[in-house]
Amino acid sequence: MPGYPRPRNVPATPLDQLGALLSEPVEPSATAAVTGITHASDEVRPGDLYAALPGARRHGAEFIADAKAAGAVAVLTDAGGADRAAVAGLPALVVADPRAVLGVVASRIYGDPTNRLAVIGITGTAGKTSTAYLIESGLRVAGRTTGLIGTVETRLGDLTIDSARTTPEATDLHACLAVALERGVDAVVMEVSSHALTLGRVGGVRFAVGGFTNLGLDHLDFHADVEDYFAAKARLFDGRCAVEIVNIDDEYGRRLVRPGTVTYSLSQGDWYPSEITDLGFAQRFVAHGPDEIAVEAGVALPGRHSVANALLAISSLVAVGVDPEVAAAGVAACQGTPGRMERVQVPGPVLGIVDYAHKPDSVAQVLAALNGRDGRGGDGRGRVICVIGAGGDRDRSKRPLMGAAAARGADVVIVTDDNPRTEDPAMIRAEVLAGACDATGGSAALIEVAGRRAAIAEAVGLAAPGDVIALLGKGHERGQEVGGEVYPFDDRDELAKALAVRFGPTAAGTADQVPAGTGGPR
Ligand SMILES: CC(=O)N[C@H]1[C@@H](OP(=O)(O)OP(=O)(O)OC[C@H]2O[C@@H](n3ccc(=O)[nH]c3=O)[C@H](O)[C@@H]2O)O[C@H](CO)[C@@H](O)[C@@H]1O[C@H](C)C(=O)N[C@@H](C)C(=O)N[C@H](CCC(=O)O)C(=O)O
Ligand SMILES: Nc1ncnc2c1ncn2[C@@H]1O[C@H](COP(=O)(O)OP(=O)(O)OP(=O)(O)O)[C@@H](O)[C@H]1O
Ligand SMILES: N[C@H](CCC[C@H](N)C(=O)O)C(=O)O
Ligand SMILES: [Mg+2]
Repeated sequence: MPGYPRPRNVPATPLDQLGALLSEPVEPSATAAVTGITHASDEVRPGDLYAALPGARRHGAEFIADAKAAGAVAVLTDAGGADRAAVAGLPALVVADPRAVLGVVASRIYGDPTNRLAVIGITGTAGKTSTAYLIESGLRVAGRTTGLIGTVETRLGDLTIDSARTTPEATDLHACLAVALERGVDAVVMEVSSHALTLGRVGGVRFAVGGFTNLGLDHLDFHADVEDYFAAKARLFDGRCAVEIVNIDDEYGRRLVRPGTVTYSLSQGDWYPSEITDLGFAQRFVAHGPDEIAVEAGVALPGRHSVANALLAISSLVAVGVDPEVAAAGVAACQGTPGRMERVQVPGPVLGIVDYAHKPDSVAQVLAALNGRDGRGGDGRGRVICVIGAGGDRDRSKRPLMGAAAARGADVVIVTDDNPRTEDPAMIRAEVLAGACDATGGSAALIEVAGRRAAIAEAVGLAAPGDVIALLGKGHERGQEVGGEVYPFDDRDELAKALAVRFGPTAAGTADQVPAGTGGPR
């Protein structure tokens, strides 16, 4: 897992100044000069405040001695860690809930970066990554120097690193934002996961815009129920965003609306589209906004959910001062998101798509976009062959629903493995298959294939000219996690290889070509 970067030359903050920020009056046990902060003992640098947090598995206080050995000068912890800090001889700030104050403390240590950056935060079950890339494209076209923090990667000006998380811990997040400032960035778009909102990862962040895409089924391994999951998402809208933009096609979105909320949907609200025209893989529409805004807009992705994402992107850009026409042009210029509706670059008679849909609603949306059943009517394509599995050690309740959505949206469903992690892959497949078998209205042929590579080969073997192969669930991932080990595996490479073997220039019987897609960056 990569470490997030730290800013250089951070001026020292006296520990008592950090203590004074906390609502509970905290007298540090001694003085210290703090130049950084981390929650992970193995990432301590000299001068750091080590946040010894209670976790689901351990207490960070177990590692205070290690942190001190690595150069930590003080500790932020709860009553459970206070004694160990004293034993180690480190001054401590002791509060009831250190996670709740972590962001505010980290922000101060790194010079409160969000006072000088326009931060756009996107939350929701699906569409965060896709929308963030559309916004980043719009910011760039508007001439801004941008940052992007999300599932696929973290880009801070000219520095790009893989992301360890969708939303970094507050310690890493404020460090990233400070690095962004160092690199001349003036606007950052970031994904805000429900884990982040529950675990205080965006504490201390002032958002210029907070956007809400939708709420569907996910993460019920972490949240008690859907209401708890919604409550987590809703925390982004508790007053920390200057502008709130919400999708009112979504029933949970409607619950977030209050005076001043900017709304969008596919049919009404402050922002809505008209004249949506399908252009093969892309779409064109007119984006309507407040004060009679009506601009030519587009999105280089299929599916009505992509139009919704584009509206959220355009309205967010306008909220941070981008001219509506520039915003619409910038969003239309986005050439895709790694692993989201990404076309494999192999010319041939079969369209190969790799997508990150790993939730029931996303599976339905993606397949609807590919099979022309999302209101566009058929477009003469052949069958949709869907390869799908579900991740191990994650929400089990979504597995049958993903299987059902696949059976309703595809002509052939090949149920296989995603990241089994520590679970038995056959058991996971059985849960996905059970939903696929029970799907009302589903008429797909169902096939079970153990092993993702074999499943991809099966899909390619079954494909006839004009068919679409959709590999769902792993998107941009470059590894497959099996039994605690991560093995190199990239759906895009695997599908490209299999298609080339069957349909490439040296293979017999290559039929009419589908245009090679833009694909987008990796
Ligand atoms: C469920 C969850 O989010 N757990 C997070 C939580 O872990 P935890 O409470 O189990 O921590 P723990 O292992 O008990 O350790 C307690 C404390 O001791 C520290 N520690 C532990 C061991 C050690 O050697 N040294 C050390 O300092 C840990 O950093 C931690 O602060 O706190 C840890 C850091 O404090 C996080 O790294 C960890 O994220 C784990 C790795 C994770 O996988 N999270 C995923 C599920 C996640 O956050 N996903 C979301 C959403 C993804 C999406 O749908 O887009 C995301 O934003 O990425
Ligand atoms: N607004 C949307 N509604 C439903 N599905 C969507 C939407 N936008 C994108 N999708 C589909 O869902 C998949 C996940 O989208 P994306 O990665 O943008 O979401 P995310 O919220 O960042 O998800 P994650 O939390 O897994 O990172 C995509 O591969 C895409 O096909
Ligand atoms: N951020 C998501 C990614 C899931 C991707 C899918 N490939 C899986 O392994 O379930 C999670 O950790 O739940
Ligand atoms: Mg994401």
